Amino acid sequence: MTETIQRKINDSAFARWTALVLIASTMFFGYMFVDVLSPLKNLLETSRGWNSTVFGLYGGSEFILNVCGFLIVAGIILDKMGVRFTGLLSASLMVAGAAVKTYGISEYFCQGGFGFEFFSSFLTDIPASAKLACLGFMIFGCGTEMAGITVSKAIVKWFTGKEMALAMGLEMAIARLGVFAVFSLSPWVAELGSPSVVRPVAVVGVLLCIGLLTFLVFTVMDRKLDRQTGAAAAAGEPEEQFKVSDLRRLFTSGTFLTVAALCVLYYSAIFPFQRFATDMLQSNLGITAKQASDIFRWFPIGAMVLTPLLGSYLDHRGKGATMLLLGAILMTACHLIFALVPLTPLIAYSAIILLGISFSLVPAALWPSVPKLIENRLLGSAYAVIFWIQNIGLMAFPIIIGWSLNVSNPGVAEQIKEGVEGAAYNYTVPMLIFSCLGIAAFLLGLWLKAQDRSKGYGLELPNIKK
Ligand SMILES: NCCCC[C@H](NC(=O)[C@@H](N)CC(=O)O)C(=O)O
Repeated sequence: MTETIQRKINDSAFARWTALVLIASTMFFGYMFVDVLSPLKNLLETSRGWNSTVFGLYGGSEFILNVCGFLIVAGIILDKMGVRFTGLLSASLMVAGAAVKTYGISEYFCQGGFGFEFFSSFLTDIPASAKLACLGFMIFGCGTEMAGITVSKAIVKWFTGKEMALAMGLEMAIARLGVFAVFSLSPWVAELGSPSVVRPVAVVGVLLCIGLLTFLVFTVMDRKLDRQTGAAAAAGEPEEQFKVSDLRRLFTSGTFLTVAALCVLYYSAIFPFQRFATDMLQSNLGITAKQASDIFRWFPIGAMVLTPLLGSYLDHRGKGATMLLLGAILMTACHLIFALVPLTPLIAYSAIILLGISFSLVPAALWPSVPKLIENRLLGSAYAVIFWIQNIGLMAFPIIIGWSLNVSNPGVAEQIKEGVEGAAYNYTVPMLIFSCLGIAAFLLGLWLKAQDRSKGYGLELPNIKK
């Protein structure tokens, strides 16, 4: 019998890297929107009356619906419906959530526009603008997290046996560029004309629509790949279908749960920190939001440069578990510096660079390790469960940090609102909380490395077999 081996679209390097750029663009705009208000905490306090607790609540709101179960459903949808449907759904949710958030902080709404009365009628300590912005951010959060797992599964689909970790690293690098862009643009756009928090949110909201379009183009390429692999399956490679009951497998795998726990500890000290970092630098160094943002924006750039390089290292040389450990050590060192060392711009830049290196090591090693632990048909759900566990931390820690900042700085929020000169927060307690997360992540990393050595999961092995 003669066997014909059909060349698939992802066998073309040009096609698979084009596919990567298309899906990474969706994440690029998504990450821009996630942090569009992060450099504007001070302006939100003075123009919308949000204090640190409200700002923390807003930061955590992105993850509320996901933690309430949406992400698990998203994983099931992904494994049942595939990357095209799930990606388009998630990009549409991002756009819808962004529209609600923009309306929530708009002048029109805040001056008594449609719905203002209702949003002012409950939880009266929280401004109506914050409540509606949180609702929008919750919807957006469903979209962006669903897109995150979809993109991971899409990369595994297009790059298995090829440069998978490099591709994941590049996708994250493009997303980090989005964070750099928004930390550079947001304070600048806010200050064009009379200072406004609405302008940057509206601009990035429009960019999200471009992200939806790039994903649409990707679906055309992905359909072609499916047609080709469908032919391959018919030629003798049937795939076992995903069953919801398989989810039990994930929740009973010790090593998988250890990776998920490490993920929640590590990321809870990164993304929530990112929300407060501008204000922390502004308070510690006595500089403006724009200057603080200009320092902090180098954090995603460090991560952007190194993540693909480390991804490529992992593809060819391995050492994933060691990279996780190193990343946790560097992150702890950075947070301890911010907590305990009197800050100068030089020390701030050095600590930010350390954090950037750490934020390359862990993501570059963590996400490509999941396919080593879990088989492909469960992969969407596996990423969803990790994201779900991670989202619990991402939801809780901005709230904990905002609250701890308020409690450890009595009266400061009022002084800032009244415009008292020199009024600033002391960030020691929040930074110590972040450091403790780093120490716990390091201990789990040690445990994971020992498990890998005794059970042979291959976390230290390269992805590309020679
Ligand atoms: N497809 C990329 C894998 C995840 C990357 C990771 N993002 C997350 O963990 C998100 N759940 C966090 C978020 O959206 O806030 C990252 O390193 O960016």
